[in-house]
Amino acid sequence: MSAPTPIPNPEIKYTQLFINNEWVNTESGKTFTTINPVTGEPICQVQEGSKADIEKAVKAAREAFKINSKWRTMDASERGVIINKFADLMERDLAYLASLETLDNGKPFVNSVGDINFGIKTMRYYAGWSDKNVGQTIPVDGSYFTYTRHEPVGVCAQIIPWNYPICMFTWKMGPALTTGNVIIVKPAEQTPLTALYLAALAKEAGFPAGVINVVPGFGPTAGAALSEHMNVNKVAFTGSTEVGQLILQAAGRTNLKRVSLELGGKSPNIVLPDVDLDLAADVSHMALFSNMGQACTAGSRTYVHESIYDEFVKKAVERAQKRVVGDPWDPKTQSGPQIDEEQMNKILELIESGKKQGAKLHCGGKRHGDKGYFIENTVFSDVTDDMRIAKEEIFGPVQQIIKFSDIDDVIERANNTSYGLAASVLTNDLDKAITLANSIQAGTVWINTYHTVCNQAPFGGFKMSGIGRELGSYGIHQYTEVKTVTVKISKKSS
Ligand SMILES: NC(=O)c1ccc[n+]([C@@H]2O[C@H](COP(=O)([O-])OP(=O)(O)OC[C@H]3O[C@@H](n4cnc5c(N)ncnc54)[C@H](O)[C@@H]3O)[C@@H](O)[C@H]2O)c1
Ligand SMILES: CC1=C(/C=C/C(C)=C/C=C/C(C)=C\C=O)C(C)(C)CCC1
Repeated sequence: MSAPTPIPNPEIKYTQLFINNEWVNTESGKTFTTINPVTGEPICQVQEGSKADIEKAVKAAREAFKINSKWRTMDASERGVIINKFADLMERDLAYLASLETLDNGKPFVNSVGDINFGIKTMRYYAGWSDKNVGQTIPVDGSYFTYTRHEPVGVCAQIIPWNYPICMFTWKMGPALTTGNVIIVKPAEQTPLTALYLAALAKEAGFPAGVINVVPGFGPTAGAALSEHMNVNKVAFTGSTEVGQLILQAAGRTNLKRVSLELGGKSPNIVLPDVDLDLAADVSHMALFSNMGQACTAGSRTYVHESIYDEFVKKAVERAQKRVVGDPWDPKTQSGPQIDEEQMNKILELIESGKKQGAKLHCGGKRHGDKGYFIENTVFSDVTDDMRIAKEEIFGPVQQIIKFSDIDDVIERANNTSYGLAASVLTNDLDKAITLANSIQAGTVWINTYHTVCNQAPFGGFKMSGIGRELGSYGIHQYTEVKTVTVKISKKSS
C-alpha cells in the first residue's frame, strides 16, 4: 500500500457532541478551544460536554441496551460485520484522519498513519471475536445442566488520553462492541477532533443509535460525571495514576461499576554487557523518544552495565542529537511538539530538577524554539535511583541512563517503584534474559525489542500501573459478566 499524502489544513467537520447518532450542542452552550501544539494557536471551538450532557448520553446508551433493542437482538456475527465496516471506513479516510490527528496532537504525520493502521487492525481483530465469545457447559454434581454465558456489562464509559487518541479509542471500542456493550467515549480535552470524526464513521458503518456516543469535555466535569454515574456499568480509563485512583474511588462510592485502568509507568530498560551496543542504543533510543516520550510504556530508566556504560552513553547522545525535532508535516521530522504548555512546563521543571540533583546533562535540556511546545532531545547520565528524574513519570523526550553492576541488584532496583507497566532486557544471553523477565514486576517484558505492542497479546500493568488488561482475548473479559445458568433435569447422563 502506498503511503497516504498529508492534508496540511484538513477541514474540521465535527465539533458537536455525538449522542444517539445525532450531532447536538451542549445543554449549557459552553465550548472549549482545541489548540495546535505546533503553534500554540487555536484550531477551533468544540462543544464542552458536562454533567447534563453525560445524562443525555447515558439515557441514549441505556435505551440502545434495552432488552429487545436492535443491538441486543442482533446476531453476534452481524456485530462483527459492522465493526469490520467501521475498520474499512477508517482505511478509506486514512489520509484525512491522520492529518486531523497531526493537526490536533502534533505527532509527525507518519506516526499518525502508524497509529491509525494499528487502530484499524485492532478493530478487525475484535470484529473476529464477535461470534467466538463462548461460555462453558459444566459437569456439576447432581441432576442439573449448567452452562455459562458471557454477557455484555452494559453502558461502558471510556475515558481516553491525548497521547494515542485513535489507538486508545479503538482499544476500548473494539472489545466493548464485539461483546455487545454500548459506549460513551470522552476524548481528552487536548485532542477531541479525531474521536468526533470516528463517531461519524460509526454512524456510517451502521451501528444503531445510542450504541456509540462521544462527549468531549474536561475530566473533572464530564469525566467525573461518567465515573460517578449510577447507570454506568463500567469505566475504562487510560491516563495518569492520580486520575485512575479518583475513578476507582468514584466507582466504590457509587455503584461498584467495573473499572479497568491503564496508568503511568517508569519502565526499566536493562542493557547487559554482552549486547551489540549499536542495537542496544537504537532500541533504547526508540524506547524513550517515540511519540516525544509521551508513552506510558516509555523506557524511562535505562539501566546499563558498568562495563559498557561510557560507550553506551556516547552512542545514546549521538542518536538524541541526530533526532529531527520540528514540523510534523515534514517527512524528515521524527519528533513534533509536546501536547500542551502544561506538559512542556512540567517536563522542563523535571529537567531542572535533574540538573540540580547532580545528573550529567549531555544534550538538550531546553525548550526547542520559541513557538509551540517543543522540547530538545535530552540525555542525562550519572543518574541515581533517588533522583526525581529516575522516579517520576516525565512523559517527555528525556533519557535517564543509570549504571548497574550486578543482575540481582538491578532486579531489585528495577522493581523498586510503585509502577509496573513494562520493562525490557537487551542481551544475547537467553538464561539471563529469562531470569530477568521472570523477576521483573511488569505487565509486559520485551526481550531485545521495545514497544512491540500487538493486538493479539494482552497489555496492562502490575501495581499502580493499572488494573485489568486491554487487547487480545484478555481484553474481551473486561467487557463481559459471566452468568451461570443451572437447569434441573430429570436424569443426568454422562
Ligand atoms: N497512561 C497514559 O497513557 C497517559 C496518558 C496521558 C497522560 N498520562 C500521565 O498523566 C500526566 C498528566 O496528563 P493529563 O493531565 O492529561 O492526564 P489525565 O489523567 O488528567 O487525563 C487523561 C484523561 O482523563 C480525563 N480526566 C481527568 N480528570 C478526570 C477525573 N477527575 N475524572 C474522570 N476523568 C478525568 C481527562 O479529561 C482525559 O480524558 C502526564 O504527564 C502523564 O504522566 C498518562
Ligand atoms: C509506540 C508504538 C506504537 C504504539 C503504542 C501504543 C499504542 C501504546 C499504548 C500505550 C498506552 C495504552 C498507554 C500509554 O501510553 C505503535 C504500535 C503504533 C507503533 C510502534 C511504536
